[in-house]
Amino acid sequence: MLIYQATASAPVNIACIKYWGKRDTKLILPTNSSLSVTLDQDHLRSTTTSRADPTFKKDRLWLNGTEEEIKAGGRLATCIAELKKQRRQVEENHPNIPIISNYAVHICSHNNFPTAAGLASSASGFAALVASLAALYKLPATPSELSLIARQGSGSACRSLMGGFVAWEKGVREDGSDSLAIQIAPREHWPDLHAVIVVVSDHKKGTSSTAGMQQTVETSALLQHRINHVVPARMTAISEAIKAKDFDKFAKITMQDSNQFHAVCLDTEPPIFYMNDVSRAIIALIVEYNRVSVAATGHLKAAYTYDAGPNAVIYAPAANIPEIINLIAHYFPQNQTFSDPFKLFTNQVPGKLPFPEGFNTQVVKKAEEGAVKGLIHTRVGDGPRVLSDSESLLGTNGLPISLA
Ligand SMILES: Nc1ncnc2c1ncn2[C@@H]1O[C@H](COP(=O)(O)OP(=O)(O)OP(=O)(O)O)[C@@H](O)[C@H]1O
Ligand SMILES: C[C@@](O)(CCOP(=O)(O)OP(=O)(O)O)CC(=O)O
Repeated sequence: MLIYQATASAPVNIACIKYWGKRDTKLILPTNSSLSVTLDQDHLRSTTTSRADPTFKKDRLWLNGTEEEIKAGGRLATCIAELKKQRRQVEENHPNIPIISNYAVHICSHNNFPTAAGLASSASGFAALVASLAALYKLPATPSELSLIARQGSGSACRSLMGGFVAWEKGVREDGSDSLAIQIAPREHWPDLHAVIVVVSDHKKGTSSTAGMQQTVETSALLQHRINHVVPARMTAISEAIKAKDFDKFAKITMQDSNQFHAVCLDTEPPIFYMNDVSRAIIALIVEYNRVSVAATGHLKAAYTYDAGPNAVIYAPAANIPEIINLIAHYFPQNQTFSDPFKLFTNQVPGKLPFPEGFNTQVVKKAEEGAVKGLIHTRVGDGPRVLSDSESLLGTNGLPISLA
């Protein structure tokens, strides 16, 4: 008997121009456009298998081995319903293809990194869900068209449907049909851009992005200034910086926008704090690292950015990564030596390089062991991949292989 199934993986993305605020909470339409870098799914990824079968009683989803409820009218249900609808249209237009849009689906997903820890799991997760169902249904949709569906799972997920550098255009239509992701440049355009994720905390955060951003929309006057007068110019400027591979301009805008995002959080009533003392100490280190570099060469060497949590993401040209790891390792000692899980930096032992000439070592105090829980070194990556059936997460009985 034929098995209708597909497996896909999708990457995480980290925004340089932050999405924060919705003008429509059901359709997930943002108050401002945003722009992100897709990170390499060879390192961080969600993998999802979707199967349609006439014997399945209802749609079911397992995430990391545990079944999650698909709530009627919820985000998961909306995405699944939209993809089934598109399959139905294909079936109507092509009478010879199998009718599977009326079968229930079983979906099994796995994140190879901590879920809901501020590492953008909802972005890679919904992108992998949409990519796997689109492959199962053999939809003729473009990544931008699929981004319209992923957006309704989690706003930032729409940017994980493409690799490289991706903008989410806020759109103006009430039905959301123009609120989609477009690729500004593929990964091959600027492969030298690397990222270090500094894992400050792996605990679930206090205020979710979804709740936090609506509190900001309702109470922050600064958000209105950001939406109307700051983000539009930054979107243009950072797109130009990416096209020109101008790291100085890219870094400056990225840091400014992270700062302003956290400023609108502080301007919210009650105020929301996502960064902690460790996050702020990492900012101070990067600022000093850039100061000595600008004094010596006129150029910036690294850019920090923070999402709705204390973890730092540091973007930098590949050549600067050993020095950056060295700085973090010195000020945030671990009980074991930092290692590079992906072997992206070689030759140098982290924590053993000299500081850059003129670096003010007093800029922050050395932290207690364990303030930083880990480092992930990665780089700009590609968009979702359709995998072979040998990578399936569902067994022949239609249940997760991990539970067999
Ligand atoms: N692989 C996946 N498949 C489907 N849904 C997923 C997947 N991974 C995560 N999710 C959904 O995303 C939720 C976590 O999103 P949340 O926004 O709380 O955390 P995060 O994405 O890690 O952090 P942030 O978005 O602030 O960076 C999970 O509870 C789950 O509902
Ligand atoms: C700070 C951010 O990471 C916010 C992400 O918010 P989500 O996409 O998680 O929110 P929902 O649309 O409600 O699911 C900035 C960004 O990724 O642009």
